[in-house]
Amino acid sequence: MELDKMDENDWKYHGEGNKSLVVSNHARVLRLLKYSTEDTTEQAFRHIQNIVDYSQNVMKPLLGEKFVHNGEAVKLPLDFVRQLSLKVQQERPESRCDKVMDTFSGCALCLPNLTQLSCCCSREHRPPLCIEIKPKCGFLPSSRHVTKEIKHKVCRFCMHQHFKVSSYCFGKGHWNNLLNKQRMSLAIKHLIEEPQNNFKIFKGGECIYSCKDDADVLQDVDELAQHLRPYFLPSGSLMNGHQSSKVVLNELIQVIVSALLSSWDPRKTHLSEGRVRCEASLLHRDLLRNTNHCLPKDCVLDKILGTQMLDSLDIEGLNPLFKRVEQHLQDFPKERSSLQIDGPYSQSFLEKIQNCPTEDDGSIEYAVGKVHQYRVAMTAKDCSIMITIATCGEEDGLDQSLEIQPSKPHFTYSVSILDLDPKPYESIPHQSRLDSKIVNHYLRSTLPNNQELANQSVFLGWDREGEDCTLVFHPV
Ligand SMILES: O=P(O)(O)O[C@@H]1[C@@H](OP(=O)(O)O)[C@H](OP(=O)(O)O)[C@H](O)[C@H](OP(=O)(O)O)[C@H]1OP(=O)(O)O
Ligand SMILES: Nc1ncnc2c1ncn2[C@@H]1O[C@H](COP(=O)(O)OP(=O)(O)OP(=O)(O)O)[C@@H](O)[C@H]1O
Repeated sequence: MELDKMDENDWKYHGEGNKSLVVSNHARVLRLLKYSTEDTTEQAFRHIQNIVDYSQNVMKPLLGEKFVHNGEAVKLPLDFVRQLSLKVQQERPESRCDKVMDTFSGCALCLPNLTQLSCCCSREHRPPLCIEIKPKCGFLPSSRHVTKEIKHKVCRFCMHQHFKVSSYCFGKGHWNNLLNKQRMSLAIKHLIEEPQNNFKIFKGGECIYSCKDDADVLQDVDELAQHLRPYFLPSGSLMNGHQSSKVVLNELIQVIVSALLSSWDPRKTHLSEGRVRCEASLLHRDLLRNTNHCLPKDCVLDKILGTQMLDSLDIEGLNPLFKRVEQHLQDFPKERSSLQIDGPYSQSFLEKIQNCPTEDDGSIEYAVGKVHQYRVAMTAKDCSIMITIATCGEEDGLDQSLEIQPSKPHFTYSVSILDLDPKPYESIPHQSRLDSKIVNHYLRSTLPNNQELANQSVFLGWDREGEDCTLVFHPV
């Protein structure tokens, strides 16, 4: 990419979240942050470089080399950024327009366009399909610091949804709690039927299925099936419209499940029986009771879950340690940098996480290690997964090929994790207050009567080495 020859006409609006707006060309995306214009260019560049360092040195070792693309901080011509901002404005969903993209610093994060496959081998030249899912966290905490019994019964995610409904900020569906292929498939089926803001599907890099707020995006499952038909049905198929829609959607679901559970070593599978589950997941209680729970080791879900579980103390156990760090920083302000409170996100930051004592020995090292672990877990609880697939012939000899059934076409695929930004140290007191509000609200208003919300949810969950966990696929 020649930075001095950037032309806004080569880039198009791709999507956005709370913190950033993304534009794409075929091979790359530029992720431009939405944040304070008070920052100087140097601060803005540092901020983006921090994101790159954090992805590369902290999240990549934890989540796996093959899933994480850290990207590169770039400095773009200001004129290009301003023109780009004008160009994309009309494409932005209204709900995101309360924030503006940074047009002052010219700094951005350049990443591979994960909706495309870098080695697209498809002989039939069908554009790749990409499915994006945001897995949230809903495992029940086992920390002895938890004071409210309800937190051992209902996951924080479910309680948060109740809180959001009451705060009028709930506009999206969600799915949580995942066990085995059968339940995962069922959950994905529900997601497709009612996408709300749960997931997105891209074809050839274009978003073709998403939440209502995204303009020009399909809402009709049959239309989606039309898009998918060439990938999953032989060209001469005589099946009628409705039948073929069902078949192609089922095939899509199988591909998604296979990619999510794919592991380098299929022999390594966690098999265990569950103990306690989120009580809000009423929808599939019978299914939960009657299934074996397995999650292949090293699959993307296992990696994300393992990182989410670095939040081992719960915010209730973490908050006193945060206060210990604050007190220490007041007494020894110069230690802020050696303790790496605001980074740099280097190898030694990761070591502080990995070498944190297992028991509280009263040290500042323990407190800082736990605070860093909590922040990393928060990042893993807010990331997204992108599964990109393309059809290929058996003769293509790919490293990663998904075989649904031997007679069906093979797919080559890649699985990536995105949105791996550091969560601010300063947000911990807010998280603590929010936790109390969420739990109190749930106890006050919804316990006797929470059937309705629970029924809207699709719960997916699993166990990991005997621990009861839930991973929640949530709005993207
Ligand atoms: O708090 P949550 O669980 O609702 O997560 C927020 C996300 O909401 P979601 O529930 O995924 O729709 C929220 O996503 P949306 O704006 O809803 O797309 C952000 O990702 C937010 O992170 P940040 O403050 O931008 O760093 C997320 O906040 P934190 O991860 O900082 O808590
Ligand atoms: N490397 C990429 N390749 C393709 N699409 C991407 C890439 N990075 C981001 N996107 C798209 O842009 C959207 C917004 O990006 P991202 O999730 O990083 O924003 P965010 O503001 O950090 O989100 P959040 O609201 O979770 O904080 C994503 O949902 C995804 O569809």
